[in-house]
Amino acid sequence: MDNVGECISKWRKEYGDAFGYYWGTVPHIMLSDLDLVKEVLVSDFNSYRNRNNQLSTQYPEFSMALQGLKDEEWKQVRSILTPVFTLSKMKHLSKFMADCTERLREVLENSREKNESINIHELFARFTSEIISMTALATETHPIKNPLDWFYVNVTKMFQGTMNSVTMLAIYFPLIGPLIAYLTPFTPFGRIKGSIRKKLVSEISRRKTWRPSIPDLVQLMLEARESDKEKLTFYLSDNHVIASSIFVLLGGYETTSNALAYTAYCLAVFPEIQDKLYDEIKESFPDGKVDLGRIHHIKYLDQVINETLRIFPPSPSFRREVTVDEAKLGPYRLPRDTVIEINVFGIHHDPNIWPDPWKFDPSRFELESKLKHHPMAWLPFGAGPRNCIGTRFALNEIKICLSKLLLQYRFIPSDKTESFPPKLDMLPATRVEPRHGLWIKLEKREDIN
Ligand code: HEM
Repeated sequence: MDNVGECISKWRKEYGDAFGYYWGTVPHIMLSDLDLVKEVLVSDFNSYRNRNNQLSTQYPEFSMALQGLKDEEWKQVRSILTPVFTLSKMKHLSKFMADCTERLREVLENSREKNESINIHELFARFTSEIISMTALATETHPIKNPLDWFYVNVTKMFQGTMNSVTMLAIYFPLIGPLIAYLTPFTPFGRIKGSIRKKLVSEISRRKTWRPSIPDLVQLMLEARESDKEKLTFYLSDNHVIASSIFVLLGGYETTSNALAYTAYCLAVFPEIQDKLYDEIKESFPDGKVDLGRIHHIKYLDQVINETLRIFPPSPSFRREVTVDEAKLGPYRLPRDTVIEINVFGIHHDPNIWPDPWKFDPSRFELESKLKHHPMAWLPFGAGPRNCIGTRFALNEIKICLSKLLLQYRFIPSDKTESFPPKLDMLPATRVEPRHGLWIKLEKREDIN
C-alpha cells in the first residue's frame, strides 16, 4: 500500500490514535482510538451529527441529499427514508437484483466457455451500476451485457471526476467554489447529473398518476413522504428525492461493487473457504434455487462478507464535523467545524484490534468471537444514528449475487490473479482500489461435482 494510506499510517505511528492536520484551510482530526470513535458516532452524537460537505461547493445538490443534509432537516429526512430501506421493502427490490444476476451469469458463462480470465472488478461495477440505475434512478440501462452502455461509461467518468484535481482545489481554496460550481455542468459529472435529473423530474411527474408494479427506490421515497405527512412538520420535496437518488449512486454503486469483487477474489484464492461456503449455501438451498427470503440466514456467508469488508473496507475513512461551539472529545476541546475523520482502514488493520490483520479469516466473525470485539472495531458501514442507510440494500445485493453464482460455479485463480493481498491504491478520502484489477476464472460446478 502506498500514497495516502501509507502517509496516514506513518503519521499514526508518529502521533498516535488521534492527531490533527489541515486539509486546505480546514482542521481535521484523524481518529483511530475506538473509545473516542464511539463518543463521536454514538455517545455524543449530537456534537458531531453532520457530515462536512466537501462535495457541496462543486455539487450544490449534495446539501439536499441525505448524505449532505444537516441538523433537524437531516433528522426529518432520515426518519422519512428509514422505512424505505427495511428488509421487507428490500424484498421488492430483490427481484431486480436476481434478474440482473441472471444477466451477469450469462456474461460469465460466455467467458467460461472461452476459458477467459475475467476482471471482476470491472464486471461487478457494470452489475451494480445496472442495479442502481434501475432501482434508484428509474433509468433502464444495460451495462452488464454492454460495456459501452452510455450510462455506465459516463458514470465511470463521473467517479473519476468526483475527486479530481478541480475538486481538490475547491477543498483547498473554498473561495473559488462558486466559479467551480459554475463550470461543473460542463464536466462529465455535470452532464450525466443533468441528464439523470431531467429523467427523474419527468418520472416523478408521471408517478402522480402511475405506480410501477414493483416499487423501486424512487417510488418508495415518494410513498414514504406521503405516509408521514401528518406526523412531520417537514415535507420531502421533489428536489430532496432527486438529490437523494443521485447521491445513492455516489454512495451505493462503487462501494457495493468493490465489496462484491473483493469477496469473489478472496474466495478464488482461498478455495477451502469457498468450499465451506458452498456447502452452507447448498445446504440452505438443496434444490439449487435461491430463496430470497432465507438468504439472510446463511451464517458463513455473513462471516465471509464481514471479513472481506474488514480487510478491504469500501469506504476506508468517513467524516463528521463538530456541530457545537466546543466539543469535548476525551481530553481534547474541539472548535465548531473541525472535521473528524474516522480511520476505518487503520482500525481494521490494527494488529492490537485484529491480530494478524492481513490474514483472511472469516472465523473472526463467529458469534462468540464477535462478542469479544469492541463495538467500533468493525466500521464498514459507519455506526450510530447516521450510519449507512443502504446497508441492507448492499448486503441483499451481495448475497443474492454470490449465492446464485456459487451454486453454479467455482471461482478459481487465473494466470492474471495476483497472490493475496493484491496491490492496492488508496485514493484520497474515497476508496481503496486494486491497482491491477481483480482477475479470476470460473469453473462450472456440474462439471466438477
Ligand atoms: C458495501 C456497500 C456500502 C458501504 C461499505 C457503505 C458505507 C457507508 C459509510 C461508511 C457511510 C457513512 C456512515 C457514517 O457516517 O457513520 C455511508 C452512508 C450512507 N450510505 Fe452507504 N455504503 C454502502 C452501500 C450503500 C448503498 C447500496 C446505499 C443506497 C442504496 C447507500 C447509501 C448511503 C447513504 C444515503 C448514506 C448517508 C446516510 C446519512 O447521512 O444519514 N450506501 N455508507
